[in-house]
Amino acid sequence: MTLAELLPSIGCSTEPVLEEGLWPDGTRLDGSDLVIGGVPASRLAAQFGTPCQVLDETTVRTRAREFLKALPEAEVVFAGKSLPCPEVYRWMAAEGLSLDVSSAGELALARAADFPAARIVMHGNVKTGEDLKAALAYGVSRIVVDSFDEIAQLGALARHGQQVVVRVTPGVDAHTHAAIATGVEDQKFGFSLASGAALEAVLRVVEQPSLRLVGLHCHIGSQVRHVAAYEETVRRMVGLIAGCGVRIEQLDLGGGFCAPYLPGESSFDLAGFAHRVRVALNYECAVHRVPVPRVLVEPGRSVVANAGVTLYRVCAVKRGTTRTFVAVDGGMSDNPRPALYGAKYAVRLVGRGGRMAPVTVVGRHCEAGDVLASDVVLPADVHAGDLLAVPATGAYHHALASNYNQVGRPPVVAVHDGTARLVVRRETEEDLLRRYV
Ligand SMILES: Cc1ncc(COP(=O)(O)O)c(C=O)c1O
Ligand SMILES: N[C@@H](CCCC[NH3+])C(=O)O
Repeated sequence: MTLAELLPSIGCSTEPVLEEGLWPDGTRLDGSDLVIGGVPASRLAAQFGTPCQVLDETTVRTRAREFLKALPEAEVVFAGKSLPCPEVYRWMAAEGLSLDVSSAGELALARAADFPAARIVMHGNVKTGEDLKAALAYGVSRIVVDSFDEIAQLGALARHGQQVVVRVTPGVDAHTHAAIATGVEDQKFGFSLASGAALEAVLRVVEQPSLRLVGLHCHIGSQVRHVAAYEETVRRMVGLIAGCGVRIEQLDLGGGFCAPYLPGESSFDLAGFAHRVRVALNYECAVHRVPVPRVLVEPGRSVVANAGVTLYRVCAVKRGTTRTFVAVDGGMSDNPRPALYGAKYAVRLVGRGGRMAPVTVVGRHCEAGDVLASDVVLPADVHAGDLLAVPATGAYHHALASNYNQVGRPPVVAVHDGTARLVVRRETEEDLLRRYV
């Protein structure tokens, strides 16, 4: 196979065109510069430094609206863990979405954004006493319980009929990476449907005078491509609703809707999902003679992933024995996803084109596995000082970032209609030193 034949399959195109679906809406090339949200990447890098996580507000809001439009009868709950940031939570509140938080820390961000408590759902397979107390103090409308211990603890702490949802493990394989497959048996999340634990959990909640059961929840995994997995989930969950003999007002189907990371990958079939889930739900409820519950969905990745672009500066180029390593000023501290899930990314050099050659883009951290993108193509003369842009970095990047090697986490810069503003500032050495006693 020639390199030209190989190039489309290894992460980047040789053509001066942008890979469809990967970049924020409206991203365009201006000469060889990349314009995101109306702001040239070269200007963003000069103003905010690198690495820098750029987030296009219009794309985030558009994806949020697409969910509301596709599922007008549902409550759309943004999975706050995918991009924990008060400014993003404000956009979601303004668009009419609800918010899921998984800790007192995420709830603190929601509070900072004045997110209405009536639209907050708290999750987490472990909620400490502090998490539960913070949720009760803010008055979050629903707490999703995930263990018998938690039901007892929440029952003792709560007052005034706290609304509760029971997390169920439906036993559905979503065909995604094992680390993010949460619908199958034999993992830490939820109460197993097959073993009868889910039914037992429903009954335990009902027994607690301070709790009011309003719904059932399930989340089969993340980066899920197949709508059929959700259809099967609906069938199983309605079976449980029918079998438990308790009125269930809400059925939360979780999130997990996939986003494209590489050229040629498609977005989640939202219209297909909405239609097939609606049909399955109405049919199953009719068969079992139970009222149709209100559906909730909890998208995270599919709302923010493709709104984000990370900018890196090339620091060194090393010609290895079989590969060329392009080393940048970030790495697994701002993107551990390749190391965690074998995630693949496309990369584009900003400011220049030319004859392309395969390279491996690596980070600055003390691990051989600190690889951001293997076997991508960049101009053959890539050199120190070049600017690289990596699309599809809006979800679980800021959220998963660490301080490995005492490297400060990058800023998040929101772009919108030609303007750029900091929504998370860069972490400084001073920030890092402040924790040491
Ligand atoms: C309970 C729950 N809801 C929603 C989500 C959001 O998932 P995604 O970002 O894949 O849509 C997650 C994360 O997987 C989750 O654990
Ligand atoms: N952190 C995962 C997603 C986890 C989903 C949360 N339950 C990722 O980056 O793909």
